Amino acid sequence: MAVLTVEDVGLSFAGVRAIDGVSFEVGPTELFAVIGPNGAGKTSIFNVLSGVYRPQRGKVVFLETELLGRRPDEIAAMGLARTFQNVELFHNLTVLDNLMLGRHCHFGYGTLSAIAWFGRARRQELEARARIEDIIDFLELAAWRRHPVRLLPYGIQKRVELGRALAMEPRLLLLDEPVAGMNLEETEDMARFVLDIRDELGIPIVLVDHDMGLVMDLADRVLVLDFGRQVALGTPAEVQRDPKVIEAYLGGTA
Ligand SMILES: Nc1ncnc2c1ncn2[C@@H]1O[C@H](COP(=O)(O)OP(=O)(O)OP(=O)(O)O)[C@@H](O)[C@H]1O
Repeated sequence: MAVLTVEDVGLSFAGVRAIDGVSFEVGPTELFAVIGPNGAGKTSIFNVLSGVYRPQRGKVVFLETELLGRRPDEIAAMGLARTFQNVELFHNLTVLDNLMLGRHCHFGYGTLSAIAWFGRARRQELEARARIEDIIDFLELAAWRRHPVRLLPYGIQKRVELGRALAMEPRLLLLDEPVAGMNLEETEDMARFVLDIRDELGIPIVLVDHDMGLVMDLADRVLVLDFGRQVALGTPAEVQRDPKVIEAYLGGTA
């Protein structure tokens, strides 16, 4: 059964159609990619899924619950975590502290209890620490754990951002251009972690990227958009063979 179902979503801004009748499903262990040229509507789709934009038309069901109309924090608490095109971290805080902040949506204690470091707050804090240590090991961040994020190389900052999304214990992960601006080595590292998240942690992923090579290597299925419309949907091999995709996006290089 699908984790996410997007049905005939339509979103316009003052007459500009950002998304025009897009429908797709993401399976429970699927790595699903959305590609398309600038302005195709990729970021708009992510903003709809995470509750930032409210489309005028359509339906989005996440784990059997309708998402449209819910606030971004409610959607995050339901288990839908995202990373951003630009690194969005607390740059003066350490790696450890940034990851701990990713868990705050799981904390169910009040301020007084937290101040007193008592009972439930203490137990949850200890559990959170153990979970964060697992993520630090998984993403090979141990060497940087006490470093302020601003001092880290860009590729490591992106990895910390991924770690913060994992700290939310997501049921679905949205990755917005996870390798944008990375060098080859950083890209290869990130690709390996993305695959490990699907294969070892069993978390389904929706990924948006311009890097056609990366998407074709990693994704189970690919949705191709242009001007907000769905041009093709299928496995990387099917999409690469699709004459509409070749003509419109790959410039005949497929
Ligand atoms: N907040 C907004 N207000 C007005 N127009 C918007 C807004 N967000 C997106 N758009 C428009 O919707 C269309 C799709 O934009 P979107 O950013 O989703 O595309 P994209 O595929 O993510 O592009 P890029 O690869 O450049 O990030 C564009 O025409 C864009 O100008």
